Amino acid sequence: MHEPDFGVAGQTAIVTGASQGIGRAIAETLAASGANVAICSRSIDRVGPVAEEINAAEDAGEALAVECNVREREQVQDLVDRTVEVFGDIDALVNNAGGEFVAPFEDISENGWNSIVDLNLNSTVHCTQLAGEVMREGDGGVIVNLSSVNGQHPAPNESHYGASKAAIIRLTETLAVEWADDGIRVNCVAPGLIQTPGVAETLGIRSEQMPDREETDRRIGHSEEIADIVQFLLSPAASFMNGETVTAKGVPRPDNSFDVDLGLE
Ligand SMILES: CCCCCCCCCCC/C=C/C(=O)SCCNC(=O)CCNC(=O)[C@H](O)C(C)(C)COP(=O)(O)OP(=O)(O)OC[C@H]1O[C@@H](n2cnc3c(N)ncnc32)[C@H](O)[C@@H]1OP(=O)(O)O
Ligand SMILES: NC(=O)C1=CN([C@@H]2O[C@H](COP(=O)(O)OP(=O)(O)OC[C@H]3O[C@@H](n4cnc5c(N)ncnc54)[C@H](OP(=O)(O)O)[C@@H]3O)[C@@H](O)[C@H]2O)C=CC1
Repeated sequence: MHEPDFGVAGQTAIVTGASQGIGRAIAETLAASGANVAICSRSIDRVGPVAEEINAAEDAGEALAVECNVREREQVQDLVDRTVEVFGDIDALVNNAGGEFVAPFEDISENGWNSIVDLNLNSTVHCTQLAGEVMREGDGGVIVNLSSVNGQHPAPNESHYGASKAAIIRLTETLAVEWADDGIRVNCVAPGLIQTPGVAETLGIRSEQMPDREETDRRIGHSEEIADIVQFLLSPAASFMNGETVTAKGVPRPDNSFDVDLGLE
């Protein structure tokens, strides 16, 4: 009888942007399943406690916290070097760090546009090239990129974000082809609206407005629901998936409304 293998135990995974939100849930999920995780954010004061919590858990993998702004290539190189130094190799990379501000296209300055493309797309390039080098020189690996439904469909006031997230999908597809012979799979997740501190800050959605996980069918998603998909994509169960984008957006209404007041204008 065939038993599916959804496990990641023993893998070493880099997860960027893991001090909160989806990245934190991914790191905690992978570690709880026995993976060692190298996690980063721009502040060791914010990502350090996440590593401490993981390291305090029994039967979990180990965590290494690194202060790293993924927009800075030299800092990404340091993250990669420290991961190899501590854990010996890199099996998986989750390009999660990302963000946006909401503004009409005509109001986005050159610097504003570049900051979002830098944060979402160029950071993914830095991490993928530098961690990918280790994977290609070794036994290969698995990469999961965080796109967004806004990279698949247009949304007003998100031109910079949508363009950067659409580019991540095409980068995923291209690398899946280019690096297939190096034993590297590259896939993507495109979440719909997920309850995170970043969304609260950007869209003004307060956590107390959110329904519980199973309260409604037209709800906002939870970070753990994205983390579960990432673990699947990293696991042997997804061994025949390469260059794909998995969309996770629940059951949206035609007008994109939810069973919660988003408190937006
Ligand atoms: C509503 C219902 C919809 C339902 C459909 C669901 C679809 C799913 C939608 C999912 C959307 C979620 C997306 C996410 O990514 S969630 C994670 C969000 N987290 C964050 O975005 C973090 C919060 N944001 C930030 O930390 C920063 O804004 C950011 C990192 C994005 C930029 O930081 P940076 O340090 O680079 O920025 P600066 O402050 O130095 O500014 C750089 C230039 O950008 C200009 N700027 C900044 N904010 C704005 C703004 N609000 N409007 C216009 N321009 C802005 C800033 O002025 C600088 O440019 P100049 O130098 O020219 O002034
Ligand atoms: N939440 C949502 O509805 C959706 C989110 N996504 C994508 O999922 C990913 C995670 O989103 P979410 O959890 O909501 O975001 P949050 O804003 O809640 O968290 C972002 C994380 O990234 C870190 N981070 C931000 N900038 C950098 C940087 N330059 N270098 C390193 N780390 C950084 C932050 O840590 P610190 O501040 O400590 O540096 C934080 O840990 C993003 O790519 C986002 O675009 C996609 C679709 C929907």
